[in-house]
Amino acid sequence: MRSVRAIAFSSSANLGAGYDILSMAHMAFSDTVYAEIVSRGERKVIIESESALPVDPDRNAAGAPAKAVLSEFGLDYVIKIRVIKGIPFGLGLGSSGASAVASVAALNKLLDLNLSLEDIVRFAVLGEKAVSGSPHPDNVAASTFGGVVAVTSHNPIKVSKIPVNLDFRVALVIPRVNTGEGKTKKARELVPQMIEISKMVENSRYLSSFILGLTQGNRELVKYGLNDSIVEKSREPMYPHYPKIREIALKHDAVGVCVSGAGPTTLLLYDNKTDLESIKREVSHTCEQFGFICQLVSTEIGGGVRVEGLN
Ligand SMILES: Nc1ncnc2c1ncn2[C@@H]1O[C@H](COP(=O)(O)OP(=O)(O)O)[C@@H](O)[C@H]1O
Ligand SMILES: N[C@@H](CCOP(=O)(O)O)C(=O)O
Repeated sequence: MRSVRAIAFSSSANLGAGYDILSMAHMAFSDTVYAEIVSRGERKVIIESESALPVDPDRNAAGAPAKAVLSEFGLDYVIKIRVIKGIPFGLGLGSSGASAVASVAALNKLLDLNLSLEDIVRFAVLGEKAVSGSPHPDNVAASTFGGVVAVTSHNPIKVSKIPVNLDFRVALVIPRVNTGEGKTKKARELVPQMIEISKMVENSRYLSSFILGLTQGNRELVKYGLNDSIVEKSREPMYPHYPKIREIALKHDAVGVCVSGAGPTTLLLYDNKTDLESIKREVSHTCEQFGFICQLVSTEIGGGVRVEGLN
């Protein structure tokens, strides 16, 4: 049987004030999805995974979008989707999003559907909806397109890649904790539904500064722009270590710091002015004080989803 493999990178969503809008793909981790047609005449998606994830297609981020693809194109196939998890889940690394993207991209090639990248995002958000209750498009946009992206429209989905004209590398401070089922769902319930106009203005300043800083290559604007007075703050009870990690990173001249997605991972941008060794040392001490081990992973901005036909 013909089989297709798709590989999608991890991502850090929000990037300060860009809740559900901005995200960055990174090469730190990736998920691989194999898709094959098992038989014809019946419409069904079978999920296989060696990780401790639900294999019910309605509860696996790779399953729900695959079912939607078959349904939209009226295809009566039994499809097997094997999910090889390289991205730890529940840690704010866009793990569910990457599985969803790889699943749709693999089906796109397997079934010759000719989907655009924006179509892949449109289906992949259904994977996010299945696991977190909300079809947020930021992680899936980054894993699909690669680079740093802005989702400029949700319905219809529109994504723009933000040109990055500043030299930096990416580091992730990843607490090795079990955040339990539905971490992002819980984190979204903490976000306030109403905000003061002054907070909205403040966050808009951060968002525009970050995007301008990246495109103009302005380090100070990026640092200032990686801030959020609304969403990050509202979720602080879920990552009480974050303010201290942020303080350490800024003290040692990181280019910028923010919570990665819904946390608890912290995203750091750094360059040759940054004292990464001191950050590593102090951050691991801080994590221990909070009762867990943190892994610091240095990486770079990643590309978009890759698809290979295997036979
Ligand atoms: N293919 C998948 N990859 C990752 N998580 C999945 C997948 N399918 C279902 N899940 C569930 O989704 C949740 C993780 O997603 P989420 O809380 O959004 O965090 P993140 O995407 O940052 O890892 C876990 O509860 C996990 O059981
Ligand atoms: N914009 C979303 C992003 C969630 O990212 P995850 O990697 O933590 O699932 C949010 O902030 O809820």
